[in-house]
Amino acid sequence: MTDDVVSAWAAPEERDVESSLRPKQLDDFIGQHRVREQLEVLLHSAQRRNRPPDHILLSGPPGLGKTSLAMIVAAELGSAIRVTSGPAIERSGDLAAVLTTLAHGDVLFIDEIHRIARPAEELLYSAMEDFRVDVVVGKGPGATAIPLDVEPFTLVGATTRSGLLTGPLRDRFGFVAHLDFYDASDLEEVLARSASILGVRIDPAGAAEIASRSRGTPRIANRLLRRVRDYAEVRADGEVTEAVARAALAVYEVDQVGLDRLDRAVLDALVGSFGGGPVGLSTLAVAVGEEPGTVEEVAEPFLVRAGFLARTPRGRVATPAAWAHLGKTPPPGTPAPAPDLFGGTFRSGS
Ligand SMILES: Nc1ncnc2c1ncn2[C@@H]1O[C@H](COP(=O)(O)OP(=O)(O)OP(=O)(O)O)[C@@H](O)[C@H]1O
Ligand SMILES: [Mg+2]
Repeated sequence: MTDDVVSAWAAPEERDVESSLRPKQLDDFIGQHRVREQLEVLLHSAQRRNRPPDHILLSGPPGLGKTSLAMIVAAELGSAIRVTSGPAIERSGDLAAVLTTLAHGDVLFIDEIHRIARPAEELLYSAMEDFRVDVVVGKGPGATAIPLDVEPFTLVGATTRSGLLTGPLRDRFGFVAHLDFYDASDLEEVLARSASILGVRIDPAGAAEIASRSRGTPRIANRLLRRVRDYAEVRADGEVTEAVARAALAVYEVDQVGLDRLDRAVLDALVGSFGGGPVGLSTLAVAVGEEPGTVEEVAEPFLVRAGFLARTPRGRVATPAAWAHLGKTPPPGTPAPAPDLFGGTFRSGS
């Protein structure tokens, strides 16, 4: 893949810079006001009762702050945090080893919890509910289950695919927080905060310019900030202004609404070569010289969310917003845009 400057997934080499930019307390966590308020009440009431709070599930698309919130939960409680992930827990013994070494009040963070292996998941049920696990010793008919106590702890699970969670696991979380995409003003705040940590000078118009291209995602906003900073240092006096942000993002081929080269190639083909569709995925993929899977998984999710592309039973269709974004007029009879589930934040000027 070539253009991942607007990918919502973290690149491995971004880990260090991401953790330096992570908000450390609830007060530093920008936006998501309802979730923040709910968490604050949950954590403080648990502290007043001197008991670990209920298990917490954080769900939402990549880059919206789930890992950050998990760290914040532990920090606000003054608790130690153990970090693992669904794919890392292959056998239930791995999980039992972690659970039985937790101290009273610890936070156990399981990232990508929807990917946990089934036997481990079952072990988790009794740990979450009764703070007890049955560890099976031996094999075959002679195997015995030894019940072990687990200190009261708080599980924080994170998932980008909450639909893949089984019912019994989901039911054992006392609190489920769903994170939504951020609006432009929240992203501007994220950018101002990150700029000050990174020692980058940025003016409000520069922040607004980057925010509007960040796809509602703090991770992308922070990444674009770093790219624009590089440009500002090399091609300008180091300050991120509106003009510098525009010029830099033109170099990185990120347009005014956050589409990258591939996103635009898909729209261009759909509108220019296929009259706006409907056209099948594989035909569309050939037209842009990519694998169908790349078009479907890399480009389409945001194009759909932004209201530029609709998936219909007869194929992919460009919406009037897509025609407008490309500066073209749709032929009469172009279907109405897909319902806008995201409050219009990502709609281009029509
Ligand atoms: N509300 C916020 N305020 C400030 N910064 C934020 C906020 N949410 C996310 N960020 C920033 O975005 C980056 C990504 O956040 P985080 O790693 O918590 O996302 P995530 O939801 O765990 O993503 P993934 O699903 O890929 O694990 C972090 O470096 C953090 O600095
Ligand atoms: Mg994470």
